[in-house]
Amino acid sequence: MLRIHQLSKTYHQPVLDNINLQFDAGKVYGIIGKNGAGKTTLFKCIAGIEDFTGNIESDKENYKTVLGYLETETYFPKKLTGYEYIHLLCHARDIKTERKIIEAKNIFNLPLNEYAGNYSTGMKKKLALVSVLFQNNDIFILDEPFNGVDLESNILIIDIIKHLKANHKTVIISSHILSTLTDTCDEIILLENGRVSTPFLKQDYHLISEKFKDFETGNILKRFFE
Ligand SMILES: Nc1ncnc2c1ncn2[C@@H]1O[C@H](COP(=O)(O)OP(=O)(O)OP(=O)(O)O)[C@@H](O)[C@H]1O
Repeated sequence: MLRIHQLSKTYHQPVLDNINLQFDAGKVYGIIGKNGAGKTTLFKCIAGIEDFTGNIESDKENYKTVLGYLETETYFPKKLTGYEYIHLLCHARDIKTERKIIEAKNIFNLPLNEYAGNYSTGMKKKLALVSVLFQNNDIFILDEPFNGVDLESNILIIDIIKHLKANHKTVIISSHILSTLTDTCDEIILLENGRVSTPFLKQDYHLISEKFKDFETGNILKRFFE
C-alpha cells in the first residue's frame, strides 16, 4: 500500500498541487492526463527521483526497495549487454541470477548478448520491463508501458499486468491508449491542472470517453491548413 498525502511539486511553475491518493496491493491503477499534465512527475516523486512537498506512507519499511519503475525512456550505459543490464538490476537488489535462468525467462526474445544501448525503442522498453520483473518488486510504476512496443508484446504486457495483480502486487500505469487501461485497471485517475480526479471505477469508465465526445477538430485544422 502507498498513501500519498498532500503531494505538491513545482518546477518553474506548479505541476502537482496537493495530490492525495491511495494505491493498494492487488490493484491496478491507471493515470491519464494531457501531455504535460504531470504523470511522469508524479511517478518520479513516488520513485524518489524528484523531491516534493507532502509525504508518502507505506506499510513497507522502505517501499523504494520493492518498487520497480519503468520509465518512458530508459537510459542504458554504453557497452552493457541486455544480459548484463538485467544482472546489474538484480545485483542492486541482492538477487542472485544465473545466465541460464535469465535466458529461460527471456520472454520477449531479446538479443541479450547485444548492447542494450543499440536496441530499438520497443526492445529497450521490453528489456527495462523484464528487468524490473526480475527484481520481483511489490510495487510497479509503468510509465507508458505500451508505447513503441509491437502488438504481440502489448498483449503479453497486458497479461503480465493481470498476473501481477493476481499476485497481490500494486501496479500504477500511465497510458494515452484508454482501452489498455480499461482492460487492466481497477481504477483510473485523471490528472488535470495539477489535481487528481476522484478515481473512476470500472462502472464509470464510459464517463471518461464521454468527456472527449465534444472535442471538435474543425477549427483547429482550419487554423493550420487555411
Ligand atoms: N526537470 C524538469 N524541469 C522543468 N520542468 C519540468 C521538468 N520535468 C517536467 N517538467 C514540466 O512539468 C510538466 C509535467 O511534465 P510531465 O513529464 O510530468 O508530464 P506528463 O503528464 O508525463 O506528459 P506526457 O503525457 O507528455 O508524458 C511539464 O510542463 C514539463 O515541462
